[in-house]
Amino acid sequence: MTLRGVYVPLITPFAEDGEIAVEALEGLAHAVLDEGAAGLVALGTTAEVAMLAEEERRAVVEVCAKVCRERGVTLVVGAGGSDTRSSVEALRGLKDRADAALVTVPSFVRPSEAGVLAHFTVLAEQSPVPLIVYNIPYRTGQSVGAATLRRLGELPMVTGVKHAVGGVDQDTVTLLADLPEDFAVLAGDDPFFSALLALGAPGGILASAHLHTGRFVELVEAWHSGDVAHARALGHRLSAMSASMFAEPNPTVIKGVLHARGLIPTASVRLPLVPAGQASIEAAARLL
Ligand SMILES: O=C(O)C1=N[C@H](C(=O)O)C[C@H](O)C1
Repeated sequence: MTLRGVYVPLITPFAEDGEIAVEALEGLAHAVLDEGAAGLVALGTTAEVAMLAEEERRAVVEVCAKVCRERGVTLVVGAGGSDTRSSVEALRGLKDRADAALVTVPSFVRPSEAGVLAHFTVLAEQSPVPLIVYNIPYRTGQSVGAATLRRLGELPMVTGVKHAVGGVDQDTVTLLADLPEDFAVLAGDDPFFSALLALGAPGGILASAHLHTGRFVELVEAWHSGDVAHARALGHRLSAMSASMFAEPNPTVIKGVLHARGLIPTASVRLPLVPAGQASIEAAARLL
């Protein structure tokens, strides 16, 4: 599969009674696709997946799958956990329900890079759908260097990496300079999206692209068509906007802004997240 463009990891909107606001979720899904998103990610970190019950996860995937089918776009679903056996089970459940799975490097266990490679080798052998490795050391506690990422990218069922290392480090530059065939490095840290596009990334999975999705799509086109002056200026603006969205734990600020704009019924998040302060929401809204 070819991954290119902007993929939006949807938030999970909640109604006043605390249940999932299904209509609002469907509305958001259509809205970002109307603005040119290449696909949706269901059950990303942004979806507060850790705080959703199993039947709620199923409901979210159903809504996103329906919209993606109707619109003919890619659906990526977050799956997998900290151990290999249960991750295989979760991936098997995605057969005919997703185009690809977003699978986090096992968190908390800190298995070593050799363990990460062995984990994904098993998943790649057993998964019914292509895998996108989610490399986010500041959440997992496990870093994965360019050499291991390259070896992961050589596994036939591994189609890409969502690269979120909190900056543009040496491993990022080394990896993007020498990629395995058919392996996409997608930006996963919104403020560094423009920088990764400049280094050759084909797109990103970006929570802040809930807002101004079309401008993020425009940024991809600008870098890919070589309109460097426009890409640079737009990239700087979007980077500042994205950084403001992460002033408090994701997705609290995004939910605050979406609620203020009347796009979701509440800004509620589930514990242990607490709603963003008004100052963060207003600061982000000012940059939109
Ligand atoms: O859910 C996601 O996918 C994303 N999560 C990141 C995070 O919360 O750390 C942010 C990124 O924009 C997408």
